Amino acid sequence: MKLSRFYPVFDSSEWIERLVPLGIELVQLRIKDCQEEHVRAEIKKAKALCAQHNCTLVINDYWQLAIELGCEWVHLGQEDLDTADITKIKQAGLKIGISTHDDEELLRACRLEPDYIALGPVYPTILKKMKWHQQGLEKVTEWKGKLDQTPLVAIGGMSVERAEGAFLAGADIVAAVTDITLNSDPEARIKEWLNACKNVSNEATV
Ligand SMILES: Cc1ncc(COP(=O)(O)OP(=O)(O)O)c(N)n1
Ligand SMILES: Cc1nc(C(=O)O)sc1CCOP(=O)(O)O
Ligand SMILES: [Mg+2]
Repeated sequence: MKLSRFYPVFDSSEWIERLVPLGIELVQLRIKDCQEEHVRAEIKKAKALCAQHNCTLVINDYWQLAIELGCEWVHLGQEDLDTADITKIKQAGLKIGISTHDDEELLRACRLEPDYIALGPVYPTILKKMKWHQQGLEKVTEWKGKLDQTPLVAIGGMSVERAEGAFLAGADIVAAVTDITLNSDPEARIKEWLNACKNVSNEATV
């Protein structure tokens, strides 16, 4: 399976409906602090939209709903791992992405044999409060050296302008939120992202 180099993360199906048709091939639905019924409805909408546009959908956090609704991917953070049933997720055929921020977390993630590993925040992020300030591109290179075949996602403060540096440092995929959602012209920004990522040689293989 091939994964796109560009991995936008959105907090609603509305963003997916608006931007995925522009050519996004990999997207995450990351909904926080909402009732489960709302999240269920949002996943259903996102799933239909992504199927229509041949885009791989990753569900953040809500692994039970992802199984229930027949999704193909989940993203789990370290806190999510405390309660997630990895065996059940894998038996249901879902692929798994895991966040990491330090060596201990990387070791824990690798033991679970995920389908990608994310490292962040590569640059400072304004999206959420984190105890890690910024990892830097050196850490991206270090992580890439520690991973064998597992694709590496760079996240946190990523922008079109910073993407090339992250790829050169060893990232297989670059994920971004506010560079798109806070842009005055999100559609134009997506086109810039797609352009910046299209010349990166071959796609990450999962
Ligand atoms: C691609 C990607 N990387 C990291 C995260 C962060 O996941 P997590 O640590 O569980 O934090 P929340 O996103 O749940 O706040 C992610 N979602 N996607
Ligand atoms: C959701 C998330 N997880 C991170 C991590 O380091 O695990 S950084 C991050 C926020 C990414 O948003 P932006 O592109 O706006 O900085
Ligand atoms: Mg999480």
